[in-house]
Amino acid sequence: MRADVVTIFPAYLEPLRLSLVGRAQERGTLEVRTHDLRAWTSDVHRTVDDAPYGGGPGMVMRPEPWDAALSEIAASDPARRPRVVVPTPAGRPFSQRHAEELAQEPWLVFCCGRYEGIDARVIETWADDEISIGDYVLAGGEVATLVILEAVARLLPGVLGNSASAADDSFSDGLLEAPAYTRPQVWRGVEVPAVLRSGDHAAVARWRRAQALRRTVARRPDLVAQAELSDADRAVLDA
Ligand SMILES: Nc1cc(-c2ccc3cc[nH]c3c2)n[nH]1
Repeated sequence: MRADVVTIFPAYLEPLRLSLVGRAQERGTLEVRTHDLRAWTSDVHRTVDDAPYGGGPGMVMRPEPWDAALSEIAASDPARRPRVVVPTPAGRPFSQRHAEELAQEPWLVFCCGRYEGIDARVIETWADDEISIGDYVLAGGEVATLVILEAVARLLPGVLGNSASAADDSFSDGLLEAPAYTRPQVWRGVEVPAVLRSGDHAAVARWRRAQALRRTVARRPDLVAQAELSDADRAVLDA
């Protein structure tokens, strides 16, 4: 996968060189290209914003630099058309399903807005996806892009080691993950649940499923309504 990120703060994307996403780049599974939007300005002040029509606080990002940037990036591989993603509070709520969908794409381009956002005509012309990572307001799209790219990168082939698997993720089966434990067996007087030390893999699986169900009912009843529950699941919830 190729991922281009357009931003006025390229340094914000440096964390993509670290850890899991960094290793995916070293392996060639993911290629991240970061671009400074100001490279597509033409005035001495490298202006990317202007006052909003209709008044109101703050500034809006001008369309010309964005159109020039996206045109040049899209033209860099004429045989393909990238899926253009714009993080915004007004977007479709991001989810694991959405991450799985984006992980199938060969080429993503992220447009990181700042100020009060990007001129609506750029979004109309170029955006394939407007994505919200939550109902709170950030100062720009860079952090949202880091979130989305990490969630997508870990789903790419070979990125998660053999010991981990996206199939075991929270939300992969529609429920929250069960609690996890490691050594020591007793810590601050609290013992690891005996079933997890039993060596009975079927019993461990049943326990984890029951824990995931109870945790999801308690914290995210909205997910329970969407999940595919077995008769055994319903027995757990009715207990
Ligand atoms: N889910 C979410 C996205 C954002 C976001 C995205 C882009 C910009 C540009 C200026 N402010 C922004 C905020 N906040 N919260």
